[in-house]
Amino acid sequence: DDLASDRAALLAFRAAVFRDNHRWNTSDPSPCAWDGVTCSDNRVTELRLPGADLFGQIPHGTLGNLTALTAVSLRYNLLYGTLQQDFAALVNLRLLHLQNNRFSGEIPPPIFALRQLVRLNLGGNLFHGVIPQDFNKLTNLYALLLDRNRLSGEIPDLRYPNLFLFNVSFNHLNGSIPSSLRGIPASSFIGNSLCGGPLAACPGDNSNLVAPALSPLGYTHISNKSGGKKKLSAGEISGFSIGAAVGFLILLLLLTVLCFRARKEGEAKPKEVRKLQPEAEMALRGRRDTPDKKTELPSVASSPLPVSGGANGVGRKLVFTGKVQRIYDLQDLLRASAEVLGKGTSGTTYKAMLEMGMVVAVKRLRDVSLSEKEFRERMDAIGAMDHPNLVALQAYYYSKDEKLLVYEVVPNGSLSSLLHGKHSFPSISCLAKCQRDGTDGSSSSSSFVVGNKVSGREPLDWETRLEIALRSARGIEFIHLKGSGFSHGNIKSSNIILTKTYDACVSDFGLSSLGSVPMPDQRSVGYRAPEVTDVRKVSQKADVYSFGVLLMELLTAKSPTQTPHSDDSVDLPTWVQSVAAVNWRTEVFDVELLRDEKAEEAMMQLMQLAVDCAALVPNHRPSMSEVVARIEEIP
Ligand SMILES: Nc1ncnc2c1ncn2[C@@H]1O[C@H](COP(=O)(O)OP(=O)(O)OP(=O)(O)O)[C@@H](O)[C@H]1O
Repeated sequence: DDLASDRAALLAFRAAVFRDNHRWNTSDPSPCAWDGVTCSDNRVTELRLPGADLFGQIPHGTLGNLTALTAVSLRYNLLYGTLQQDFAALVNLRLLHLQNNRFSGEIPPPIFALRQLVRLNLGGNLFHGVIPQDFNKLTNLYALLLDRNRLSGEIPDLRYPNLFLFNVSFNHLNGSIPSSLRGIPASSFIGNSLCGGPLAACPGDNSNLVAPALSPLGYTHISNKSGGKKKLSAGEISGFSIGAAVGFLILLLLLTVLCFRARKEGEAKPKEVRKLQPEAEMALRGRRDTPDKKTELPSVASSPLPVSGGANGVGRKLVFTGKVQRIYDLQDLLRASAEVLGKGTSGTTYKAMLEMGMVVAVKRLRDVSLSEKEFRERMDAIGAMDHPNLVALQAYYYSKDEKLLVYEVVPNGSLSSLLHGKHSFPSISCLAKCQRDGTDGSSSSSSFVVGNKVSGREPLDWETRLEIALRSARGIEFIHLKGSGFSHGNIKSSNIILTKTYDACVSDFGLSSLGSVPMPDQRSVGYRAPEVTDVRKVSQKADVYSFGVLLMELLTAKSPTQTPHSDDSVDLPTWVQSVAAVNWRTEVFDVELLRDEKAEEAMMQLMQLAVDCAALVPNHRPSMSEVVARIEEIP
């Protein structure tokens, strides 16, 4: 299908570049001929080759006809020369990252034809000449980075409604910073002979604004939105610390009991492999023999899953969504053997092995209060969401008594099990104890810290974590860009599922508002934005908060899950900020990350973003597009 061929084409293109450590220099044949991916191939939508050891000039005709490209990232290579005129044909391009190469000459005019651009990074090259007024043609820009070049002259009056990242530091610029850019931090202008705005006043000018203060974590980022972030005072921070310490002591007791109980449960629960057939058959026949007990996991015995009575499902079919071909049908699902992957807020998920050899994930929904029409509309909309970082809904089944969703299976488990081990849901309330006795607070024995070693879980280095953060953010951004009414509603680490190569895919979007009553789920609480009182009323800003918590989880390897039945446990954002005030490095980050000293600054940048996302006031949180951009800027 189209999607498969699109991705195959892109992969082939990438494989061609990497094959035999292929070097892109001018004497090579044009990459257009490689592996059958032709110059005019309009299926490739993204070309991302950061640090791919490419050098030389980009030959004319190499990229210009790949007109479906929306993103080109060639950062950290050794490309030189300029961008050829054919670049102007990439009219769909939204992201262009060429930083840290050896491009030279004046800012290439073809760039100003790329009117869809939202992020442009030309930093760390050898561009010279003035910053052209033509930049004002790129009205959609919200990130413009020209730092570390040889640009000279004055900064023109640049007016962008959405700009939040701007940097011209370390060039040869002079003169006064235009009023339109005066809210931007001084660090974005240093290394020039500039004055005004956040820098020292120009001679005879008294109208300077005060430069923004450093954020609690020591980093700044640009926001032209009104209302700055609230900074914690020293008193507030020490208050947090004392509160956290008292909280820890109380929670320590609870945790010991919980850890003990959870370990016992973990030992007692056997793996379940069974046929899907009984319950699905019953759904088809409309049997009504057992009361609804769907909130319990099915037992290992071969008794059918209890299905509430109701309408007859005979004749109803699987409805395939999006671009997915009808390659199996309900009968195939009925014959499949299934294994329980887990039980969540909206239902139980099974991995179903079809007889034809295909494996799918089947989610059996409970408590759907939407009408059939509403349900179908919702599923059709979810099925139409087509992005490499979203778990694709392949098909759904609707009858009065049974609602099934069939997803592609993402094979490498969830981020939650990767960070915390399969059955462990450690509470941050365990942290005080854990850091003392050398465990990470996991309620299972699957993950623990001894000295500086983490054992019992997959190693997860900094690069992989950053990549997971970026790809998850892109998946969520895609949902948000569908419109202001679109949000995920349940972002947490068990809903980030990984492929064998650790590509992150976001699952379960759009399911939080299917039921008539909000589902209490302790595992979602730690991610929920403070303003959310009804989980069915989701918002994009609440998603951003949850994503901030997820980033903190990724960096600390602490679960945001609060201790059940405890009202005074400390949430992860509060803990991070309070402990950060005392000792950042050693107390906050996962010990596994601390081994990578080179990445420390980058880790701090990601943590700063996490803190910004978890701002208490929704309007102070960045948009997901800003989040993606800021992660992409992290070296
Ligand atoms: N398509 C899939 N491929 C592989 N694993 C999946 C897939 N969908 C879900 N899972 C895994 O199955 C388990 C149960 O998922 P499920 O969505 O039912 O619950 P949850 O994510 O824990 O909670 P919630 O329902 O609130 O999202 C989770 O560990 C999840 O990572």
